[in-house]
Amino acid sequence: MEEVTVEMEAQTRQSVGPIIFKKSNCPVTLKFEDVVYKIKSKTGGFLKKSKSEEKIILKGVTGMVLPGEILAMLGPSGSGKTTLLTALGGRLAGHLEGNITYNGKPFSSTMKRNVGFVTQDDVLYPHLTVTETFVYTALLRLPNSLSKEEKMIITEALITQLGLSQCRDSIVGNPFMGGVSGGERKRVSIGQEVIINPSILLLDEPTSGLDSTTAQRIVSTLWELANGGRTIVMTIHQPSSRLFYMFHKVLLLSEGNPLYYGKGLNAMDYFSGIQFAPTVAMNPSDFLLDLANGVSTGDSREDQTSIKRTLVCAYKANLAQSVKAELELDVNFCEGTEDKNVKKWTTSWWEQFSVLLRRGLKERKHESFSGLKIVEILAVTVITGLLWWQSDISHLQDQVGLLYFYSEFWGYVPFFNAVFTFPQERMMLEKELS
Ligand SMILES: Nc1ncnc2c1ncn2[C@@H]1O[C@H](COP(=O)(O)OP(=O)(O)OP(=O)(O)O)[C@@H](O)[C@H]1O
Repeated sequence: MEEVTVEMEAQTRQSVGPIIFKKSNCPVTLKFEDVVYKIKSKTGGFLKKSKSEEKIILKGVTGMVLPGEILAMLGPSGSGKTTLLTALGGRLAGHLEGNITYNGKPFSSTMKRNVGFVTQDDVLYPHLTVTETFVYTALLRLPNSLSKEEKMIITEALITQLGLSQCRDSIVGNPFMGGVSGGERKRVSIGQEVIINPSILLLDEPTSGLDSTTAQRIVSTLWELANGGRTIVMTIHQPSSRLFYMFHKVLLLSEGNPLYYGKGLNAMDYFSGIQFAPTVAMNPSDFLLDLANGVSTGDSREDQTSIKRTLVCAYKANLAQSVKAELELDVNFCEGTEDKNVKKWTTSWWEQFSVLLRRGLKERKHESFSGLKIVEILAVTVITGLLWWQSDISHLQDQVGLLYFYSEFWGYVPFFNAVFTFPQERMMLEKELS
């Protein structure tokens, strides 16, 4: 256990400084073979008798991503992209069939440390600045053998590398209070995962809701991270053609079925080869999404179900074999990813407590010391004070009543404030625990 921790620390130490994002600590080859995921869903309402139905979300998906590659998963909404991504990140609850390996080994606690997962929704504290967000993440997630100065150097390097220098002192914000832009927020979320220098980076729609230039900037950052020997998998809805050709591999899903897996460059040729060529010049990802929805020529009379079925059969006939053959290729795995019993947390309980306390105070002070709260407290104090203003000793019972009111008021106000923080903190807790 000691050995692994020391090894990880040494690797992190080596990579301190601006070169931190140039090289992955231990490149990982990710393979997934015949991944099938089923869930049992209940149908029926309040009055109807509920029936349990089995739903197959992933229907035998296969692929491989090498270090230095970006795999983009495309498909219409509900096609199973997020489910597959979650499975690859070792976070999918329930029964999963098929094989997912990381350098030939199943998911393990060591690998968990090596995987960065960027969720679709950015879970960030709105009142912290970009720098503060990274500093607290560094203090929490980097091993405590690194000094505070070293952690700060890593933070600085991260901010520069992600192109966030101009907004380093801006608050992250949220839709109600402004803050950094959507693209910058996404880069902050990516940075929080990249800070531990993961070998695998999984991103759920990192470009959704962003204009094509900002999306391009984010994919360029991912491209640079991949060049450092990282394995990157992302889901994406409708990339521009410029982005589409930046991906090393593309996986097209439709209702859990793979329709295409391979180089983005070859996708159009493949579909033309099976008689599905676009009638007009169009963005390849738009065309692929149309196909995944069962739309080929745009004619309203075409049978979408049969088009999807044809494409699934074509995949099985033309690509399935070669994709599986690719998995057999021998890849030189990096040493050091053995499943040893590594410590769950990189920092001690006390360090975590003190960082979380400082972060909590910084985030919450805006709420607790907001003008509205202060006015509310002052108003209650003044009004109740005035009610008993100059009351004499004959009104002792009233004065006792006032004291009782004050003690209740000052007891309940902080109590309710504390209770209401739990739902707000839950998302952050889930993110940081996973
Ligand atoms: N726990 C669950 N219970 C019921 N249905 C589920 C569950 N998880 C996923 N699904 C269903 O599986 C299908 C695939 O979901 P998934 O989130 O993977 O799709 P997606 O391709 O990522 O969609 P989007 O692009 O909209 O995020 C959807 O129809 C979804 O409703």
